[in-house]
Amino acid sequence: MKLGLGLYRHMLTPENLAFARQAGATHIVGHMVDYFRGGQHAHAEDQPTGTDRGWGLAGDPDQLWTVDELVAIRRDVEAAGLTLEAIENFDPAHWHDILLDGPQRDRHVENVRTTIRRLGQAGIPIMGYNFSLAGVAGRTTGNYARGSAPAVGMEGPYDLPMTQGMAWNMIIDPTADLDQPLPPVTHEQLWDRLHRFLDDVLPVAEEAGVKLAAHPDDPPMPTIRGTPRLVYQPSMYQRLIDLNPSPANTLEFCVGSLAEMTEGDVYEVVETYARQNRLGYVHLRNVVGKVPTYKESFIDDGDVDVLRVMRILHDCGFDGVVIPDHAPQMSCAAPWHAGMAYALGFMAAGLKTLTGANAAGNPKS
Ligand SMILES: O=C(O)[C@@H](O)[C@@H](O)[C@H](O)[C@H](O)CO
Repeated sequence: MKLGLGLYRHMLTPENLAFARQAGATHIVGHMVDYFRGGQHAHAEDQPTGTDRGWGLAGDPDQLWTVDELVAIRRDVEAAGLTLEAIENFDPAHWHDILLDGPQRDRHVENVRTTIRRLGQAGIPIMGYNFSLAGVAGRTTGNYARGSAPAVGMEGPYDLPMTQGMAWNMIIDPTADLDQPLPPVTHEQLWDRLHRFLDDVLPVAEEAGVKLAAHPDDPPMPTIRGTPRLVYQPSMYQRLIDLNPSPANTLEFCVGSLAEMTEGDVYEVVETYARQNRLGYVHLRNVVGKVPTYKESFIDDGDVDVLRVMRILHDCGFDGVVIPDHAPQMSCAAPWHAGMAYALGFMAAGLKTLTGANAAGNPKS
């Protein structure tokens, strides 16, 4: 098992890469989508929570990520002594009609195929995604964590109808009537869309040597903004895996989201999926409570025994990357960095107890 750090697009800087390396990470998960586009957020290092109009403006529908920009990011990461393990999340501008089953679906399938081929050419082995209409919506922020540290949570269901012009909690068409609700969609219709997506894209992923890794619903509610969710209980991940037997059909296994689900024992869940060898990479964070009211917490201070989770992953032979995902912000001049350094230090100690080596593989430390 390897230690990694996730960085939003604007945070993929030499300084943050050096920070990751110093904190013991060996791998990076990078985001290409600028979730904060449109300037709605004062604190862009926080996880995006956004407004009823979503996080921000999706990217340029006609401009896919190029091989050159992907290679440039990989080289920057490598220059800092790290490995680029994955890109997390497609740009809603490039694939919204796959989610919405809209008129541009065929073009968007080609967009995703092209993007995956380019990741392969750029030597990036995993593409994380989240198949969801409303996306990561309905989260709140507050001084929820130990010592009143700012963190993310949920304070009740969020079913304000989703509108036209939005997908995956971003604005895909600012000219659309943003008060006009989206036509109703059922859970089964959305499962069918996911099934078609996987069948259309996984053969290309296999050819390109890239794994697709599915994030569960965040937050894991049966509906958000009146739209169905797919993986909001642990057993629903099995349905996703069983849709297509390709080895490229893997999971962006978010232990925090799994712990927020109302069913299942998180340790049994980790073991079930780790044993199937289907984990692309792992998001590890702690949480108090379950949907619809939970609060994220410091990694050593929530409902989950994170060290026990790490031991199960290790014992099941998981040799991929584990990242802290989110962490509460700490009171100091660099709140995000301090929060992440705390989480990474804890995880590095966990790795050391499991393997006898530090996160960088050095047995002497
Ligand atoms: O704010 C974030 O970075 C997260 O909430 C992500 O873990 C998010 O859930 C995933 O990127 C969805 O694919």
